[in-house]
Amino acid sequence: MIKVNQLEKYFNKGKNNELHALKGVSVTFEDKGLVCILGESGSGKTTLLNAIGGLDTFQGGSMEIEGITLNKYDPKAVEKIRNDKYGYIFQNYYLLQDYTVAYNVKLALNTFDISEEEKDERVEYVLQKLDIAKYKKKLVSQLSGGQQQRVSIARALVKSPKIILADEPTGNLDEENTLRTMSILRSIAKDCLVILVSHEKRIARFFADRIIEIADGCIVKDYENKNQTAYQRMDDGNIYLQDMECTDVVENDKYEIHVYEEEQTQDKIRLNLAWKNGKLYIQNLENYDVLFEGAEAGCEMIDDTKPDIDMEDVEEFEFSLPRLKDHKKAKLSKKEIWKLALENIRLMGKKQAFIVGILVVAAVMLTITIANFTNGVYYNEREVVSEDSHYVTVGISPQASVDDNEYDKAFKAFCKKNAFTGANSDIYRSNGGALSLQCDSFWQLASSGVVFKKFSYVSLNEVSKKDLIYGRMPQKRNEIVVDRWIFDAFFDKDNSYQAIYRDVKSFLNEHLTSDITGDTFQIVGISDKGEPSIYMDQYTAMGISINGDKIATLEQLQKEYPGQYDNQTLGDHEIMVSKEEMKGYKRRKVNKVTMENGNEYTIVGAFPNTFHVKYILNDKDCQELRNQFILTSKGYNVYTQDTKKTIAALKKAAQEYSDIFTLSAYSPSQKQIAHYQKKQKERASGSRLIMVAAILVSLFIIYFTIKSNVTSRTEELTVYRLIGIAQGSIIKAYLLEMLLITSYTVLPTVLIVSGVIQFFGSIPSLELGLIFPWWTSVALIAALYVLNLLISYIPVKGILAKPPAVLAVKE
Ligand SMILES: Nc1ncnc2c1ncn2[C@@H]1O[C@H](COP(=O)(O)OP(=O)(O)OP(=O)(O)O)[C@@H](O)[C@H]1O
Repeated sequence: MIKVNQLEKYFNKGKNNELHALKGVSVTFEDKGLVCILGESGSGKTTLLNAIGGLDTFQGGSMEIEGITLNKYDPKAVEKIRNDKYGYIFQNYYLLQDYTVAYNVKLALNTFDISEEEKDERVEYVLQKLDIAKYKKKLVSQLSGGQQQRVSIARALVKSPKIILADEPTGNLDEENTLRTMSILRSIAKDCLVILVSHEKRIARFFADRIIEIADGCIVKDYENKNQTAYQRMDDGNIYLQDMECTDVVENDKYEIHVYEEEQTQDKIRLNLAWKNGKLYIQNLENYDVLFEGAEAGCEMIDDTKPDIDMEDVEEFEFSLPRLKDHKKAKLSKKEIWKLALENIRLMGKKQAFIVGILVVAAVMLTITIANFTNGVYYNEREVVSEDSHYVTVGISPQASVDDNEYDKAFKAFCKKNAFTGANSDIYRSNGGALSLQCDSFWQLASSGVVFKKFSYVSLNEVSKKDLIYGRMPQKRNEIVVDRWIFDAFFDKDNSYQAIYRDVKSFLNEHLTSDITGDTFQIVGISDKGEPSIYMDQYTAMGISINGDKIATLEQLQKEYPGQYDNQTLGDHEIMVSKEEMKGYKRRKVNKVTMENGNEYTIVGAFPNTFHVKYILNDKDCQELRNQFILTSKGYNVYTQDTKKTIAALKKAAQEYSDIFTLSAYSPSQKQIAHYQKKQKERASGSRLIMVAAILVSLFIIYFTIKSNVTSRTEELTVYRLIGIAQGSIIKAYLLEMLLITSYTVLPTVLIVSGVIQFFGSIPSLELGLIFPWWTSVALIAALYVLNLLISYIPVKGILAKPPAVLAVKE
């Protein structure tokens, strides 16, 4: 039972074009019968039906539908009522045109918790009853209007609702189908309430049990339709002579002419009749058309009255399907959501090919653009950096018009305070020299010239056992530790050696020779400090850096020849030379060595020629050498744990000498990075505009494709809404659909394109310098998923937020 109480409905309330469409309508509908709301066009019939049917909002009054009271339009509550209680039949059918008849009908059962078999049985039953079972597998679009309306009736009946709402259901049908549809509705009305909206009096008066006449938003008449009139078919175009007036008869022996007129004609009928060769010729002397009855005129002349259709003639329609149990919510189950999404994808057909194509192209464009972008921002550190990140390089330059002496003095004073005192001011770092691999393990490669150039020398003091991944700490002068970075960088550049040096570990115990001193070092340890560094004794590195002299300390000699030099001492400015050299000095009767720094050292001993060094000095003299070198070269390096702090401290210390020199202090590794980035930026600056444009174009393409896909499916969404599927379920199905489409378009495309980029980027000989970190692809994929879902969500939500009646605007 439905009770409508003082219902008010306005369109465009508060605006200039406000329209008061329902003016305090009160009406009650019993549980059974065919009630026809009759009225002229624009009188408010559909508005009333939509309000009752929960398809549109109302502004005043209340309704009670099967015990549920609605004081205002409540989308959630009406969703459930729509689903449980109502079946709808519309003038425009509102069927999913590209889906089969069975699918459309079954859709109405999706929210009900019954088995698939039961659903199929119910669908089969209604289709049989409505005589359309043979079209079950046909697409709705292939059916005629009458057949489509029967499908829509089947959809309304399949859940056996208590109330059927039918808005001009015969509006688009011919007479034959109008009769059929109305007789079905009439038969159904024996067991349930059918509310029919129509403007055709003859339909209302013939089929309805009760007629509610409405005019200008008010009920003007409400009565039982007891004197159901006979129904005259409108499509019967025959001329029934007995319904017309015989106005004249011209009769004599030869002619008998009867003249019938529906309306009196003022014109005179003037014909010439000529009989010749057994045929009658008629000449029309006036302007009217002369037609001969039969096929040509499309009608016959029948000497009878026009036949009426009586209730007994109306086709009986037997229908009995058990009512379905009310459910808690109009939601679809997870399974149904999946089914809906998959079915939608399957049926997208050509349109889907278009969307897939667009998404793939956009994903390719985006991936390439992002790769290009990351290339400018990110870099392969091993390729760009060749300096230990702990180093700060210090240099000075004189102020204009400063005297050389004053300049030297000031720098000396500065160094005394800041450079000579600390243990971490080194002269070495990298001297541009190279180390060649001896390839002892693989003699075949000995002449292949594997040379390491990009590295820093770092004092052994800065590496400890815990930093080693392979080998041990050096014990002798010529033993060194090499960081794995150097080998990784080597493999990056030319992985053909990977067949021989399979991994970093295979470099252990190999020898490296300095091209400056000829000193040969054995790799006894491999560290993993993430630095391009070779760790060796500080004075050995100093020897390479200063002037190519091989310098050693007494301690190193003692370690090399255990027990042999334990009693040997070295005072300040005392030196040891090799036995070979000693011979020369003795021959020349010289016992002093003048080194390149101008200092003189007294020869106090000799060491075996097998200890391949040139001089042995004590620690203090080694340091003096280092200091002198700092002073002459006007620069040095500091190994520090905090480069920023060190740079700031040095600059502050140099302020005292700002009149004489300016000091520059920088991290060489950071400088290399900055330089690389600047170069990349310069390289990319031209293409940046293109990149931004490509990103924007791709995003626009994606946006419009997805949005137009959704909006082109408004009708489909309207159907879901009209049959009462919950908003949330429709949105979920749409999002799932987009999720799936994205998964087989964007996901593989980005992965493949980034894989291709990675692959070409990893071929050193191509020197593309392409970098595409894996997380960039992951971020891009995630961003595209979010974007696609969001673009789908917003329009769907926008469409579904409207009351169904606003979506289902009558054509
Ligand atoms: N969405 C709308 N916005 C503004 N006015 C509307 C809207 N829908 C209907 N109207 C107006 O409300 C009045 C009642 O319309 P309604 O559709 O209920 O009439 P009807 O009796 O069903 O007419 P018809 O038989 O032509 O469909 C009409 O004047 C119509 O122009």
